[in-house]
Amino acid sequence: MSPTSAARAQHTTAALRDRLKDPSLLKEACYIDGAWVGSPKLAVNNPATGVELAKVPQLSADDATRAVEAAERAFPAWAKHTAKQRSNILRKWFELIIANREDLALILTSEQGKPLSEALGEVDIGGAYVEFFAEEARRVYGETIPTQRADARLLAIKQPIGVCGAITPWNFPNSMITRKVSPALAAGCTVVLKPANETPLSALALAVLAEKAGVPKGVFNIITGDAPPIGKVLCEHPAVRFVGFTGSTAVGKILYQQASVGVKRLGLELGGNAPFVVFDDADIDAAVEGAIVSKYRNMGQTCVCANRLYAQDKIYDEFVQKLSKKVATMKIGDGTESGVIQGPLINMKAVDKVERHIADAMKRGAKIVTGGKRSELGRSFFEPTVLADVKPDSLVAQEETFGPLAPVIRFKDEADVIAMCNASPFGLASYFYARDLGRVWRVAEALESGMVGVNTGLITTEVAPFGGVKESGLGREGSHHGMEEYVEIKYVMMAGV
Ligand SMILES: NC(=O)C1=CN([C@@H]2O[C@H](COP(=O)(O)OP(=O)(O)OC[C@H]3O[C@@H](n4cnc5c(N)ncnc54)[C@H](OP(=O)(O)O)[C@@H]3O)[C@@H](O)[C@H]2O)C=CC1
Ligand SMILES: O=C(O)CCCC(=O)O
Repeated sequence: MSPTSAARAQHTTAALRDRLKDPSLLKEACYIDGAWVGSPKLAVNNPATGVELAKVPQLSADDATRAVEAAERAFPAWAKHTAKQRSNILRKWFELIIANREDLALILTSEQGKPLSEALGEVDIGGAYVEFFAEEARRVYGETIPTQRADARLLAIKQPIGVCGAITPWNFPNSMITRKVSPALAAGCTVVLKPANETPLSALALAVLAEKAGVPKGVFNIITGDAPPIGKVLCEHPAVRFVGFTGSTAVGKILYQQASVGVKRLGLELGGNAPFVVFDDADIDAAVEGAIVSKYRNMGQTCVCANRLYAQDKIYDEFVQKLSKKVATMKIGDGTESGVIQGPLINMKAVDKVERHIADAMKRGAKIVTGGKRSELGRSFFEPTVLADVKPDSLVAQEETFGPLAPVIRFKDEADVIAMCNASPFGLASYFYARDLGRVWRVAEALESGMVGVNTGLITTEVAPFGGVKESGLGREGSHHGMEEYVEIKYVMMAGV
């Protein structure tokens, strides 16, 4: 780096630090065994401006091994803390997250791009996971089993699984971390986290607060660096017993193979291809609102985003017209500016994918109703788009777009649309709008997905089980089911009674 660009980088890091109420939340080091380590190397850029925000270390596979060993050393003492002690520490972490929500949201928007109001919402739900699992820590109940031997008593106890690896994506840099780390810590496990290189600053800020909350050294470790070698250590080190991953199906499959060597338990929250269906008995205005929140939240970069929209013949034109009218008014810009609803996409690769999906749909006869091109703001800003007359076999209906593109497909009857919805190797979320009660039950039961939103486009909450079927993943996060991933059941027979 030239002296001028080095000075500029220093200046911009300072600029973000100056805007934080607690500048110590902006960390350029990793956290291993209770110490901040590594020298800043990998640049973290603001996708809205291209400006470098900070640098984080590029740690190696050996560093990942050191982090796993620290977590292994810390495990016995952490597992022996009482449930109430662990609960109290997690509660404190939650309180610190909420007390620092504005700083955390500013860091999040700066590195990821989503509007500040959405970043605040993410920090709130990120905190809600910690609060929920602080409460669940005290409810990891076992059971007694009616005995089959008069001289014996049978019971099943739940114990923490051990050291856990966590690999998280850039689209929810705060809540994807707390959704994994807080149930692990609540259960008595220790964690080594590798956040996405595009958005590590939110993760490091969470670690600053965890340290302040009293999480003991070695219990929560964070490493940044090249993902494949670090991921391999997390999957293959014998001390690691569980790996939780959110990201692409392609990487999930690599981790699944790597973890098979040591027969590790895996939690995989992978890609989706969510259908969003509007039946002709639906409340169309409500369906438009639902489509907007489901499709355009986080600029369409949410794994549960509506990916393909199906509207029934009779209401098709009305739905497309009302949806595109609203979409056309969405303000695009830097997420920290007031009134902005659409920030930049995470990078230019994401823009290319949206363009590829639009071009393919148009080749097959679709037409652009609104948007359809890069924004005049440049960089990775893309106009929120609605396509009409999209054919069901278009690429956009087969692959997750992960961008602000709503392709609307026409359908005739219930059986046809259910068949189209289920004709996918993915099955994370599905949505539909209808008022006929019989139809609501039939369709909710028929859709092949882990989650279904009926007359709503927003289903994520800490109290419900989040996860997919088919190639969308394994296991559930959130709710009391989310705790089960982090415990082993041990059966004990006590004879000689
Ligand atoms: N389910 C979801 O919420 C998400 C789905 N996706 C889908 O995936 C597409 C591609 O996004 P992309 O960012 O490339 O997703 P990835 O799956 O590549 O990235 C997600 C996480 O996995 C890490 N990673 C990448 N390669 C490996 C590896 N070999 N071993 C271990 N960890 C690895 C990344 O680290 P690093 O950042 O250092 O590369 C990041 O932390 C998106 O367009 C979207 O369709 C993406 C993100 C989230
Ligand atoms: O993409 C995810 O895995 C998190 C979804 C969060 C949300 O629905 O807001």
